[in-house]
Amino acid sequence: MEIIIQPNADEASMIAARHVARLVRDKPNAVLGLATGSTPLMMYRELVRMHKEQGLDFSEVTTFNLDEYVGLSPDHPASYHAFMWDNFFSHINVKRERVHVPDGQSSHVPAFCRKYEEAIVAAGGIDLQVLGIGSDGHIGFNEPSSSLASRTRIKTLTAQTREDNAKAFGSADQVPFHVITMGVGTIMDTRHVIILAFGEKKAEAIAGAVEGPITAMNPASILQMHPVATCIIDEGAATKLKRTEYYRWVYDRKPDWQKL
Ligand SMILES: N[C@@H]1[C@@H](O)[C@H](O)[C@@H](COP(=O)(O)O)O[C@@H]1O
Repeated sequence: MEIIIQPNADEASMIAARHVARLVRDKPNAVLGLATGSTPLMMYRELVRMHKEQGLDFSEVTTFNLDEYVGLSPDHPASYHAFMWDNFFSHINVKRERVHVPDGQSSHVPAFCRKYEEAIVAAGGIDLQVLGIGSDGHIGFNEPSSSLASRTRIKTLTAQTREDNAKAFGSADQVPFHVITMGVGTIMDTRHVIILAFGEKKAEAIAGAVEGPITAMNPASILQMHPVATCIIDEGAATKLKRTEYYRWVYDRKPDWQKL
């Protein structure tokens, strides 16, 4: 795993945006795996700017989102559908039919999840997956104890995650108990993973993911087994890492042309 520590979330987000932009320029029909939450917001903002000011073209890009709450309609303001359209899709030229967000209102969830997996394969697989991380180490909505080989399926949220995500709903008891999420195995099949984390609230989860043992109790720790994983964090999220000096030393020696 490459660990890139930046002075702040802003600079970290710019690097992530440049990774996405480079892929889309090199491969106009790239398949992107996308995340919600406050963490990738600045990256989306920068990609929108690149689209508007530099003509970054998303017209052939296909997207798959990680997750969605069960029971929410796409126009519910706290749904991940609404989040993605409000913060990203409406501001770029992606084609609606190439956008995929799990259907929280599916009448047959297992069949829907199977089809979601099939659609990813039919699109050629995900080239670049953007991830945030939950304060308990979850990726997508794969909570601690999730099978590290899991595929897209229904999951139950922990009390902690419902608390963490309460803001969008007004209060924790309004947050649905169930979600549809890509599995850990689905995420591991992607060609490149970028995991972003900002602030001290994420420090524990990042320390476990990067330096801890691989364990289902911190699902992000499986990224240690991913062939191309880039962890881009700010100083706050790096506070519990033990080998920061080493990570900075390696990054400082990276040739400039490889730094984004
Ligand atoms: N399902 C999402 C995750 O994909 C996200 O990484 C996490 C962190 O959210 P935030 O970036 O707001 O801290 O929140 C939710 O649980």
